Amino acid sequence: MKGKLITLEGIDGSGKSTITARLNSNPEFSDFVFTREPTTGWIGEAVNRAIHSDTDELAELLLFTADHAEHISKLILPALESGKNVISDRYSGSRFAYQAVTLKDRFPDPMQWIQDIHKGWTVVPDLTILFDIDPKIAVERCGNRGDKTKFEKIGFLEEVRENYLRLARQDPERFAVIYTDKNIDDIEADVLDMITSFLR
Ligand SMILES: Nc1ncnc2c1ncn2[C@@H]1O[C@H](COP(=O)(O)OP(=O)(O)O)[C@@H](O)[C@H]1O
Ligand SMILES: Cc1cn([C@H]2C[C@H](O)[C@@H](COP(=O)(O)OP(=O)(O)O)O2)c(=O)[nH]c1=O
Repeated sequence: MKGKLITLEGIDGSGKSTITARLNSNPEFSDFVFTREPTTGWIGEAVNRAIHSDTDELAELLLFTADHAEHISKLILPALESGKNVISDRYSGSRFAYQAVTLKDRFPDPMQWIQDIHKGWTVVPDLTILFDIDPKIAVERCGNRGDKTKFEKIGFLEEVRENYLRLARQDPERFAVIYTDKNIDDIEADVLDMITSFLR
């Protein structure tokens, strides 16, 4: 595989989509492939139905994971194999952080269980940039936009944030953490630095 896979993770409202859009319009990244999870394909649409309803949490995890499998085989692997670098706004880390909360009463170690069902077929990112922020600030920011998900609640996002930080501690070589309660231009400059120094 020649290309590198870079993923952006963080709680709702941490600023991932805003930064992805800025990177996407930066000429330095014109030969990168930009993508996201949930995807815009039909399985991603099914995921969107799940997250806007009271779907069973295990069914929801499996839909997200099915979307990931389709994403990997149809977009991620072909792009990496053709030598393209890929940036994904959310990826497997979102499952490890979010569904480990929604499934905490169903499995003794939900994060490990979710990580295990990805083994043997997923593509592990080369670099994950974690957008870390206090959920109170993030939820306040989300108040200004439409299309709310059922996950945008402070208590829930505090647990998701802890899971993300746990993932970063487990794998410090692969994770870069950036605190995103600051000016968007500064965040963009930091993310640009992280990516260019990683690829150098
Ligand atoms: N650094 C920032 N400072 C203030 N507001 C921000 C900042 N980054 C993003 N926002 C705003 O916060 C909201 C959520 O940002 P978004 O990029 O959609 O987050 P995410 O994709 O992580 O959910 C949007 O309304 C966006 O304009
Ligand atoms: C990819 C993924 C997203 N999610 C959640 C995070 C979001 O609340 C929601 C939809 O993702 P998204 O549309 O990217 O939301 P945002 O712009 O707020 O980051 O789905 C999971 O719970 N598990 C997953 O595996």
